[in-house]
Amino acid sequence: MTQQEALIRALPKVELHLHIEGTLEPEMMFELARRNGVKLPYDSVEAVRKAYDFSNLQSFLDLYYAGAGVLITEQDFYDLTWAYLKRCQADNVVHTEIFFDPQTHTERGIAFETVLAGIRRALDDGRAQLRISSRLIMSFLRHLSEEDGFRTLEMARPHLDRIDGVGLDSSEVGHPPSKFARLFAECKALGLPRVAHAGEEGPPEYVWEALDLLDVCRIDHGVRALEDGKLVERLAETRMPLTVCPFSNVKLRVFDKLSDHTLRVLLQKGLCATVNSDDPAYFGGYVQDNYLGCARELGLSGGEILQLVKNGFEASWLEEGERGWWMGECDIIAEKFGV
Ligand code: HPA
Ligand SMILES: [Zn+2]
Repeated sequence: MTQQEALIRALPKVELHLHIEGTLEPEMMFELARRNGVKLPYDSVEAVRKAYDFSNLQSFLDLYYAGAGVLITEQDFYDLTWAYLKRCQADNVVHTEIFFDPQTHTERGIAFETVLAGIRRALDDGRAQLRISSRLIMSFLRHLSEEDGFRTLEMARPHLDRIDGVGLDSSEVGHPPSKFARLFAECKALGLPRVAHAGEEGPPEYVWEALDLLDVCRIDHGVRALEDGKLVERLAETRMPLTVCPFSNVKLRVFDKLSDHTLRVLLQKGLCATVNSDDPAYFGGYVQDNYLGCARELGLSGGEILQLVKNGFEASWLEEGERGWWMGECDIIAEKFGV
């Protein structure tokens, strides 16, 4: 094991960009399909894995929404979330802020409460039994209308004590943040922190819109911000976090290969870049795998690894005292590695 690899494994980590529906491993997809009597268009786990050869975001989303069709009962959502939390434990992920997409399920006739109850119960058990803290972010699907988003917010209204913030995901190009300005203003009035996917496939203008029209506190992905010097300055000055997902960017062809990824450039520009897995069951690895892959393919130094991990804590919604405590822990561990 290289020093870099040992450091990554030893450091406590957070994850800030993770779609819980994107943790559905093919094995669980088959198990839930069997349990619920759902017919899958694949005859084996291998056939499913073979289909995970994407040409862009949309080609992935088509499979991702189809896969989610096996999730029916509260226990399904619990089992999905619990399996992810066990993986966090194995990877020394101590805090996670996960997205769920209620519209993916309510559109199929699954009750909002069923989805929320299953995920929430697993997160509560994760805190009690695994000592993993978490936040839950309700993400609106941007290919649907703003009115549909408002209807979803109405479903969520009685449960806002169990939802920590809102996000915006799905097909980016053609669905700019401005489409959801009124919905996000309403979420802000309700006191919900806001994040949005922007600058994954969409242009830097979408990142500006997320900042200025949605008043977000993080940008999900944001890698295309590098095309706009003024935007980079704004992001650096405000330490606006970017939740970067390296494996996702390669699988969805934002970059040809991991060694082409601009993660290090983001750091060099003083941006609060963080490392995340996005949809690990579809993109070939969980958050620690993303760190390990980047360290190997980009030749990250110990100092850069430490910075990325600490950026994650800085960008999290943990209490300020907790953030500081974990960052101190990171420094102590890194020092043992001579970083
Ligand atoms: O990477 C993503 N981008 C947009 N929408 C998504 N929904 C799941 N993953 C993604
Ligand atoms: Zn995402």
